[in-house]
Parts: sequence; C-alpha cells; structure tokens
Amino acid sequence: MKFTKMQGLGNDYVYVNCFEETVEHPEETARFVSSRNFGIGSDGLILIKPSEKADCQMDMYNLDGSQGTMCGNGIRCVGKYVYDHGIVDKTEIDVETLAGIRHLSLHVRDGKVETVTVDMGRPEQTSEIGEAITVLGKEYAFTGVSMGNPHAVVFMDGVKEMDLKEIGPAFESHERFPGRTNTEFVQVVDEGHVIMRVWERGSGETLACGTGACAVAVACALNGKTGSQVDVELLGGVLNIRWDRENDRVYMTGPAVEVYHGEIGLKENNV
Ligand SMILES: N[C@@H](CCC[C@H](N)C(=O)O)C(=O)O
Repeated sequence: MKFTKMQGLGNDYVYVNCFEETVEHPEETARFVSSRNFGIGSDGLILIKPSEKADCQMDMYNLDGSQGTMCGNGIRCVGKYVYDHGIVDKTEIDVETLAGIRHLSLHVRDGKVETVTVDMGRPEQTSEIGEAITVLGKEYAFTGVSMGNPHAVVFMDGVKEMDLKEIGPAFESHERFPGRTNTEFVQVVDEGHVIMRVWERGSGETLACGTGACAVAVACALNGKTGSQVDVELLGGVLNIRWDRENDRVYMTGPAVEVYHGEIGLKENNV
C-alpha cells in the first residue's frame, strides 16, 4: 500500500490516495499502520476518495480502528494533498465527510499549500453550559459541543501539568457519553488566547485536535471566557478559530504538512 505521512500541528495520520489505491479492511489497517512499534506510527488512517458530491471525500479512522465522522487537522491535510498532487487545480474546494460537506480555502506559497482555512460548519451545543459530571470521584463542569463529532470541554488551571492519561480515558468512556467522547481541558490566558490539551476518542492524547479547538472556541464564548475569535494553543502549535455568530459557522485556520511518502506491505496477519 502506497501512503503519505502528513501532520497538522503534530496530529499525524497515514494518508492513502484512494483515487489510485483500494484499502479493503480500513479498521484493521488503521490499527496496524498507527502502531509506533509495529507499523508506521500515527494517530490514525485517512483515506482520500473520489466523491460524487464534492471534490473528494475524507474517510478517517482513529488509532483503535474506530471510524471518525470529522477531523479538523486531517481535512486541512486532505486539502493540501489533493492540490499538491494535482487531483484538483483550484484553491476553493469542497470535501465530503461523514459529518457533511466542508468548504476549504487553500493558501498556496511557491506552488504548494501551506495553510488552510476550513468552514467547519455549525456547532451544536450538546449539554447545559457547565454541566456537572463526576469522574473518578471528582466533580467537574463540562460544556458539550458537537462539530460533527462529540466534544466535552472542561475549564481548569494547570492544564500543562495535569495527568491526562488518568482522567482522559475516564471521560472518554463515562456513561454520560454512550458513543464515547473527545475531551478538551482548557486554561484561559486572556480573551483571545487559551491553552488546551486533548484526549481524543479512539486515539488517546494527541498533539492537537482541530474539531476540538473549534469546540473549545465555542465553549469559551458560551461561558463568557473569550470573544468569538481565539488562538488555541495546543502541544503541537496554534490554531486560529473564529466563530461567526451571525451566520453561526466556525472557521479554522492552520498549517498542513507533508512529512514523507512510503510503501508498506499488508499481510493477512498484520491487518
Ligand atoms: N484529530 C481530529 C479528530 C479525530 C476524530 C476523533 N478522535 C473522533 O473520534 O471524533 C481533529 O483534528 O479534529
């Protein structure tokens, strides 16, 4: 299987060009290629496929093989891939996802896409603002926001030092979230700047989460902690998120980077 390793703020996936390749067992393949010891090493697998409704389709799988409906860092890389590899020859494109069609503006420098702005669509509030929840015997307040995938946003201090490996899985599999959840832990610096760490459903801690950063911006505004445009600082870098309250759409701008190409054999017992 030919693949391209790409990353958006260190949220890295193995990308397969399914205009040319076929991946028969995507869940198993995602688990195999994501392994940093036995495979390529990534947060999951993204298949770039032809679409009848848009310029291409993004089909994404987490590290544990579960299928995701939307991926913010992934969709920027998909935009870069299809432009840089000549699948599209325009800088305004539409990408089909399981959460709907998303519009991308590709920002090109020296013939290659460097950054991408994505219209991430309408956010959906999925809990009360600051709903109480008890996790591992401790009380937290979270704000639920869907960006086409589920997020629970928790405000706290000391985000950089917290033990995410303990609390992250406990939120992910809490009975309040029957379909599991992505959880963002957020510290507000000022009204235009927050720090966030994420525990992703199906992948664990990642260096960044695009849909998570959008959910955080919406939750920050709903909780009166920031304005509607905010720089979200993640372990892998900064995403700029703007919630246009008038048309109720969220816009995400950030980088997309191609790391390397390769080829990997998929044996029966690997997948
Ligand atoms: N890293 C992604 C989100 C990937 C999917 C997520 N783990 C889920 O299962 O919903 C992003 O950048 O948005």
